[in-house]
Amino acid sequence: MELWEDEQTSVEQLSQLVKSDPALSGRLLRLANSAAMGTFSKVSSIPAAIVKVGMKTVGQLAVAFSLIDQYLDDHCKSFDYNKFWLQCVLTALICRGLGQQTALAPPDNLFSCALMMRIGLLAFATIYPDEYASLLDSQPENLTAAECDQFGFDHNELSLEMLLDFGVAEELAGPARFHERPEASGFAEKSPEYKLTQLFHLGFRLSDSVLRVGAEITQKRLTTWPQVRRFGLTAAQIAEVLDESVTEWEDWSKLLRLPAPEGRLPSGSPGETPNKVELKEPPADQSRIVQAAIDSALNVVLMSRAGQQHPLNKVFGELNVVAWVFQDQKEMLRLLVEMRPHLLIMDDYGHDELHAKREKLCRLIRSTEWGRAIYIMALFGDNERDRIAEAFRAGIDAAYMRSDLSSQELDARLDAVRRSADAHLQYQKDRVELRRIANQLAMSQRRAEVLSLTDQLTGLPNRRSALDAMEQAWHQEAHPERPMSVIMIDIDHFKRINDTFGHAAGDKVLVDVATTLKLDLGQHDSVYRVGGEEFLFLSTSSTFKQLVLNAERLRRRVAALEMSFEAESIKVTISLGVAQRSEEHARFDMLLVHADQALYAAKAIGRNRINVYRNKQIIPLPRPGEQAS
Ligand SMILES: Nc1nc2c(ncn2[C@@H]2O[C@H](COP(=O)(O)OP(=O)(O)OP(=O)(O)O)[C@@H](O)[C@H]2O)c(=O)[nH]1
Repeated sequence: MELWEDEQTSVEQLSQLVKSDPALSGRLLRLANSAAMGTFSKVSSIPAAIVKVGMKTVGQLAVAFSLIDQYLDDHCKSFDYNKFWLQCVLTALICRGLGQQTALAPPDNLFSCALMMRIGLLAFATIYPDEYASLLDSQPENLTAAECDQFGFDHNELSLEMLLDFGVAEELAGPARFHERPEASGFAEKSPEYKLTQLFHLGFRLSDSVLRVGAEITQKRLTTWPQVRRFGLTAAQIAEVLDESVTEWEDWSKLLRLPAPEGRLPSGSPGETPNKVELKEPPADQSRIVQAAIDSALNVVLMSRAGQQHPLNKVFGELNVVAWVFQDQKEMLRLLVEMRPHLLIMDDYGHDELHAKREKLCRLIRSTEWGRAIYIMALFGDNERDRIAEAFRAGIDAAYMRSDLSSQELDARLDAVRRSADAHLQYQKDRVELRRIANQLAMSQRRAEVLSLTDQLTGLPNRRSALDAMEQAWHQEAHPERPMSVIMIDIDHFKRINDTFGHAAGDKVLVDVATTLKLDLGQHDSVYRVGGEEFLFLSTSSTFKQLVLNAERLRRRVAALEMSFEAESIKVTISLGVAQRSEEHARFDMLLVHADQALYAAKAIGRNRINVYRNKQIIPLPRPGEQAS
């Protein structure tokens, strides 16, 4: 707020402040990328977002949201909010540092994406405080699996949705989604996405180790980390990034007012004793004032040139009300945000030299969400009467002539302030509850959507999802040699499996086959369960040769599967029909029809085979070792 008010504040200073809050950063990016902001080009960095949105709006957004969020945290008893924020900031700083060393993406964009890439955790804790607390208390071995069971999706999926919603570019958000388990990403090794996933993963692992009590990250130790070896920088370079990031982190933690965690820094050279991370608390006097303000029943801030000597201060003492008296407007402003007093008394409101400043301050307070809750009284000297109307327009609630004030009257006025404060508190509570309910509804709806698009047995996306994906891919421009293609896959003689081993065994076979089909999926490939024992492999960027090789790989893998059910060993094979988009396909469903025709021809000639639809012909592919017909 202070930065915002200061006309000298630079975009850089403001972006430093905004970056300290993942939720605010997200909102700012969303605003910058919203339709209301016009242009089509997306912004992914905080400084660019500030320039686009304008410093004034950012200031309002910052103050309003940071305070609203105060109401929303702390609900989930088992969620460590401090650790969450600390880790978000440290990860973001490390990722930015790694970005500076590698030029994989603009460092500021890496910062904002990494800052928010775990925001799904916060969303779960905020929207399902009790359910999520029980889930965390049960200490599940696999948190993401437990989240999926309970909510239908996990925090990484949720973070991805939120990042995309905030307008973070998919090229960054996609890799960030796999920062916990890069091996699950399926990105081709050496691809830019793969490298970014490794960067986010390394940032996350490093911050995690720093935050873990007693974790010592020496440069020597870093050389043993597989993530470090894989990343392509030397351990010394990474130790340097980490060192700088942790130092900067101390400044960030001051902005966030977070308590210092127990942690350790990397040392500059092998064998050195690592430094201790020391995060400084806010100055003692400041935290004391804020705490006292929170504890007090009615918080009053009095701003006056007279300072402690102001006659009202004595009256407040008699009325047993704690009042904080400030002479300096800037100093008062700094604490106002944290104290959120019920009553602000601005003395000397009509004073010739002060009145423009008082008015500006009043408008500033009123433009924020929290500032609307403060009851503002303005005191005027007898010759300042003509400024009262303007003061009301700027947002004051009551005006008094200084000469009229008596302690009885002030006492009665304080009752009015109390009533107004109570009403506002109730309004805030209701509003927070409404937001929670609205968020819960949105999440339930999203969960229902996810469920309706997922096959419950195998966890694969279902037929509806396949059709959606095909339709979307159909309208995207593709590389002329890598058009969209499909492989229809059907388990051979599946009915026999059910009949011989029972339905449960059949289910297990379906799950095992699905798992096999999902293995090593390329970045542009996906697999769906589209019928009982039918699957669809969709590729949006394969050459014809790659497609056929993929089909053969799938056929071979399934045939080699060693499955067992209650001590019975089960073997299955699949038949496959391949079709690639060409000029003869006017609609995407025609591609499916052709793949289906090829599949059924493969069944007809003996199963465990691949047939290809090409140029209006169905061509059987020989199995390795067979002669082409
Ligand atoms: N266990 C189990 N069986 C299913 C499921 N969905 C469909 N099925 C069974 O899958 C079988 C499909 O049989 P068919 O369509 O006759 O085909 P098939 O036996 O695989 O023979 P071909 O396709 O000609 O090789 C039916 O018996 C269905 O009951 C399921 O979710 N679980």
